[in-house]
Amino acid sequence: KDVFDRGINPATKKKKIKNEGLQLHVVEDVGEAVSRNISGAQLLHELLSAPWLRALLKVFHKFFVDAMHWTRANCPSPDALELYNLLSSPHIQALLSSHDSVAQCDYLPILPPLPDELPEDEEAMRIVCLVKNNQPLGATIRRDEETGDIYIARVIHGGLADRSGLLHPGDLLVEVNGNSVLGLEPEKVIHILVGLQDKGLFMVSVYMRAMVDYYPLQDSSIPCPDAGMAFSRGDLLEVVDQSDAQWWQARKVPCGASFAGLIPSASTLRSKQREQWWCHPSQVHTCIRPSGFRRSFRLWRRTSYKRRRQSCTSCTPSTNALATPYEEVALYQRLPQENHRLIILIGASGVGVNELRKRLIKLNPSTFQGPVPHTTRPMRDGEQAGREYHFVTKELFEYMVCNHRFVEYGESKGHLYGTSIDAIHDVLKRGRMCIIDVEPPSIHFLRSRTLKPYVIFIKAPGPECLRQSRRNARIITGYAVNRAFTDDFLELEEMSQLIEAKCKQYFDSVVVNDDLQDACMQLCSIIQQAQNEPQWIPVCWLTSSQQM
Ligand SMILES: Nc1ncnc2c1ncn2[C@@H]1O[C@H](COP(=O)(O)OP(=O)(O)OP(=O)(O)O)[C@@H](O)[C@H]1O
Repeated sequence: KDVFDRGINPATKKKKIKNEGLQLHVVEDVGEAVSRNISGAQLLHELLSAPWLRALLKVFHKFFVDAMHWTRANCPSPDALELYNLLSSPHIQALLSSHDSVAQCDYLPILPPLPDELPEDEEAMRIVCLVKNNQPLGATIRRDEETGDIYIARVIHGGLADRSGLLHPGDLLVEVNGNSVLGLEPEKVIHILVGLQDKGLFMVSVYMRAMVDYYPLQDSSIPCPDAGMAFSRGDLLEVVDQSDAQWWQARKVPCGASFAGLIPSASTLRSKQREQWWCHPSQVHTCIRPSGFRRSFRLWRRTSYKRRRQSCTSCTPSTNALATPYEEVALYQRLPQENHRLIILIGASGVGVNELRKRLIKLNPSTFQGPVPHTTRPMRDGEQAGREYHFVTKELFEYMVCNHRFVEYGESKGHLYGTSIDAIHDVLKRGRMCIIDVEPPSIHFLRSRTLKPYVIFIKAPGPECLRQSRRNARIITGYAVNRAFTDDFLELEEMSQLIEAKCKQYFDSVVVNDDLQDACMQLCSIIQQAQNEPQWIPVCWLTSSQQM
C-alpha cells in the first residue's frame, strides 16, 4: 500500500513510467492487487513473489559487484549504470524500504505476548488477538440473565471482528486484555471494549460437538466421578474452564444446569482412546454392518459389501473418531446470496430414505432437486443425456473414480453408476436445494466448507409400527423383484439403531419415518430451518464472510 501511495497509480502514472522500462509490471501487479482490496501484508507478499522482482533481486548482487568494480576502476559497465538507474527510481526505493520494514518486523502495533498461564491444550479456550487501531470492534454482546455470562451476540458483517474470522456469535467472553469480564454489567463490558485502542486480547470459551461417548462412572482416572459429566456423541458442549490441561469443565447446550461438570480434555480423551484401541481394538471397530437383505433399484449407488469394508475408514486408530474427540463448532446463518446447504438423508436400507427424497422433489420440483447420476449403460428410448443420467464411457467413468469425483458409485448388471460431486455442485449453483441419500461412510467425503451438509437421519419406528405402516410396501431386491419385506422388520430396526449409535455425531436432525405424510411434512420444515435459521457447524467450515 505504501508503494502504491508513493506514486505507482496505474491510472495516472502508467504513461510516464512506462518509458522508464521495467515498471509496467509493477504497475500492473499493484493495480490488480489493489483492485482486489487485499491487505497490505498480502499485497507486499504478492509483490515480493512476483517473477520480475525475483529476477531483479537476483541481479541486485551483480549490481553491487559491478558497483564496487566501478568504484575501483571508475569505469561503470552499461549494465551497472542501467541497474543503478532502475534501483534509484522512487518506486523501487519505496518497495525495497517496505520490504526491509516488513523483514525487520518494523511495524506497529506490537502484539502483546500470550499469557503465561495459557492452557497447554489450546482447543479448550480461544485466545483472540485483534489489532484494533481505534476501529469499532464490530460485535454486540448480550448477557445471560440466569448466569450473568457475557456472550458475543452479533458479529457485524464486514466489521473488524467479522474480517478477523476469530469471534463468533455465541462465544462466551471470559477476559478482555487480562481483565475478567465474568459477572460484569454489560455497560461495564461495553466500556472496556470501546476503550480498547491499539489491540484487544479476548479470551472466549468455545463450543464443541462431542464425537465420542463418555461415562465418568466408568472412568477410573477421573479425579471425582460425581463431578463428572456424561455425554454422548453429538452432544453440544460449552467448555467454560480449562485451567487444568487434563480435565475441563463444561455444560451441555441447551442446558438447564448453571453448574458445569468435569470432562476429559481433548488430549486426555485422545490418549484414553489410544489405550482402549490397543487393549480392545475390536471394541473401537465402528464399521456399519450392511443388512444384506435389500437391494433396491438404487443398486447402482450401492457399493459392494467388500468394497464397503475396504472403504470403511472408522476401523483404524487414525480415524476421525479417534483423532478428534471434540469438534469445535460455531453458529452459522446462511446469507441469502450463498448457495443452499447440501441436504443429506441417511438411513438403514429399506427405511424409506429414497421414498421421502422422491416425495420432497415431487412436492416442490422448483426448490428441491437430486443430482443427475453418471452411468456407463447405453441411453434408452425417451431418455435425454444430462436429464436421467450423464451417459459416459467406461474409460471416463474410471478416470473420474481415480480422481475422486464420485461420492458413491457401484456396478449393476455390468454397468457402472455413480453420483458425482460436480453434479451436486451443478444443482446448488442453479440456486436449488440439493437432496441426496448416501451410505453413512460417504458423509466424511461430503463434510466440507463448500457444501456445508446438513444431515438428517431417517429413523425406523419400532417393528410393530413398521409392520402396520409397511403392510403394502414392496421392495426390489437383488434376488427377488418386488417382494414384500414384512419379515425383515427386525433386521431393519437393528440396522437403524446401529447407524444411529455409530454416526449420530454427524446428524443435525432426526425424523422417524412412521406415517409417510407426517415424515414428509416434518422433513420439509426441518430443511427450511436448516437453510434459513442459525445452525451449529464446524468452525473450520466458516470463512469470515459466512458468520452471523
Ligand atoms: N412411511 C412409510 N409408510 C409406508 N411405506 C413406506 C414408508 N416409507 C417407505 N415406504 C415404502 O418402503 C419401501 C422401501 O422404501 P425405500 O425404497 O425408500 O427405502 P430406502 O430406505 O431408500 O432403501 P433402498 O435404498 O434399499 O431403496 C418402498 O416400497 C416405500 O414405498
